[in-house]
Amino acid sequence: MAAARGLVLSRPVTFVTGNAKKLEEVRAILGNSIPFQSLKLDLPELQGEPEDISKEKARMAAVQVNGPVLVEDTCLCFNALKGLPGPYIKWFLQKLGHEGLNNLLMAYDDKSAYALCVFSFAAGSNSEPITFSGKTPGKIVPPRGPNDFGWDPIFEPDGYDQTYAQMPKEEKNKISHRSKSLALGLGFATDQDGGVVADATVTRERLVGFIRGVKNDCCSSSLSIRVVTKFSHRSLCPKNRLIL
Ligand SMILES: O=P(O)(O)OP(=O)(O)OP(=O)(O)OC[C@H]1O[C@@H](n2cnc3c(O)ncnc32)[C@H](O)[C@@H]1O
Ligand SMILES: [Mg+2]
Repeated sequence: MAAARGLVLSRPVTFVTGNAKKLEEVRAILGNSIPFQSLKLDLPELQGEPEDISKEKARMAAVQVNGPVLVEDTCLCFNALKGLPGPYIKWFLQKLGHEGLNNLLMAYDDKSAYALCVFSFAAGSNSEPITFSGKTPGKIVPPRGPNDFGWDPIFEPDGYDQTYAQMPKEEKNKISHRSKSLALGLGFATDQDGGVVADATVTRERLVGFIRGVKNDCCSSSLSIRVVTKFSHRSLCPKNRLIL
């Protein structure tokens, strides 16, 4: 087993979300490369900046789970509206629907938008969460394709003539805000004693092109976690919780 360096996780990571479709995508993106369990919980959400909302979700999730957690918050941001609805997209979608979201942009020529996904990882209930953001630019269009996941039918990513909803799932997962955030932020790997699926190769390969900064290997006898971020070592380690 690799020598234990840095953070020791006593339990496997739990991805906490109330959204089954997010979970489905995260499972598809990570495949067998990263072991995690999931918990269906609809966490209360603050108002504010996406990163703060995501971090606060992670803090609350870590308290409820009493262990390491991963959460994410997704935004749909219209450039003509200076980033709104942003983190409030869930409520806008619920109240206005796809047509209403299109109508919000009626007065503007600029239909451009971006999908933003902010993952937060908290090692435990007393840990400061780390966030990772992924963004996919595109535009808002009248709905096309199956209506089975949120605003997918009205978001057409740049470089494609299909909406997210029309694209095969594998294609969406290759370019989505969610996969970019995961690729930028986190790779988990089991150690030899973990007893869980241990194939970190795919994740490492996927990450290689994105890595800009620090790599931390954090191991315990039951699980090792590799945290790779674009942030500096110092910004990741306010209390030396993650040590190289
Ligand atoms: O429990 P959590 O993880 O918070 O799940 P949620 O459904 O409440 O999700 P958010 O708070 O992040 O709100 C984002 C809204 O955008 C929707 N959404 C999230 N990811 C999406 C994606 O990739 N494509 C389309 N819609 C998406 C989602 O259904 C929500 O309506
Ligand atoms: Mg939510």
